[in-house]
Amino acid sequence: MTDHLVDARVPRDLHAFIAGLPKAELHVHHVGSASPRIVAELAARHPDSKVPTDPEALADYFTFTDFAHFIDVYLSVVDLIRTPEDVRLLTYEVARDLARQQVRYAELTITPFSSTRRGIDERAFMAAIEDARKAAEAEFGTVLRWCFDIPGEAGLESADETARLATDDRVRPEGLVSFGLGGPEIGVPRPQFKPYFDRAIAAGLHSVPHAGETTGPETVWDALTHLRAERIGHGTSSAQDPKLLAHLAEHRIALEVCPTSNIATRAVRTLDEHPIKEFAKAGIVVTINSDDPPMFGTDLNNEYAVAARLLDLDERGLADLAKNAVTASFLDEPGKARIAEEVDTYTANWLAP
Ligand SMILES: Nc1ncnc2c1ncn2[C@@H]1O[C@H](CCC(=O)c2cccc(C(=O)O)c2)[C@@H](O)[C@H]1O
Ligand SMILES: [Zn+2]
Repeated sequence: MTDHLVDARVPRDLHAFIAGLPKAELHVHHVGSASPRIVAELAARHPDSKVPTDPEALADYFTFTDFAHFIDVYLSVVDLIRTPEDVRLLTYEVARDLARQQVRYAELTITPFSSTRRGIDERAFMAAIEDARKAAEAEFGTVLRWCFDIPGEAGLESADETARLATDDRVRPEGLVSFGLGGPEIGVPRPQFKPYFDRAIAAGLHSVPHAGETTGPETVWDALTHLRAERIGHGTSSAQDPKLLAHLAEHRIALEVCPTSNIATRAVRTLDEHPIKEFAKAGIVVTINSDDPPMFGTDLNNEYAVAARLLDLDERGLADLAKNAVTASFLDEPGKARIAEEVDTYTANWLAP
């Protein structure tokens, strides 16, 4: 456990329980998961970059004034990834960090358009992520799957390219399970992406757009209606619309909640004002996720500790949260059952006298 992430309001033994709890992570970005060590290593490889190489300066660099500033900084880290070997190293190290936190299964959001437009060959890119996925599963036992997301602000050209990379049998990687939409929401209406989601869904992919992170509940409705979302990335503003809350609960559309991210990007003012409590009260399937953990000074274990505090959870409540993520994942049924059982066994042993 990283010491600066220990919230004194959460009992020490609950932190320890979380650290050992088998988990699934459903909303975490590939480049946004680069640890300070990896960012520093890539920045040192590419000295023309403005990204600091010193981890302390990096903490400052990762302090955001607003969502647009966050995206600027995010893209400066994207710029550090220039070769298939950079991609492989990043992916493998992200899996290692997940494994250390007892993450058994993760759906990693990858933006292939950002890499191919920067000149990385598409087949070499796919080979690099697949190579890292297989190595991670063999060495750490952590199963990775991919969500390819459209960087919406980059326009319909990026949507078309992402849909092609996700649906062309000659290119699409074996580990791909879903199709997403990320980046800023303001000025980037969701309905325009319908044809690209239609293509991805027809090719067997699940729909998981970001929505309601930086705009209102109508964006979440758009994601449901036009993009046929099966889960929603963030969905924070859903709390403003009781009908939407009821709809999400009734149809078991899970929310991928990332509490610390929402504070870091200033989408929500303070953790105590985070609507996670309203989501739980409305009966929505809440999953806990880390989004871009090193950029937000967090990790998945810390997000579970934050959730324990905000939702007043004990060990059983935390185990239920972990199982929500397993249920809402796109893993096959035997795989889901295996992790859920592991969660139950771990919890029973922990609570045994
Ligand atoms: N909390 C988040 N909420 C939303 N998205 C998040 C979050 N965290 C990380 N992302 C990622 O940010 C990227 C943004 C990339 C982008 O907007 C863009 C615009 C113009 C050009 C290019 C380019 O590559 O040339 C890229 C998305 O791909 C998404 O995966
Ligand atoms: Zn995200």
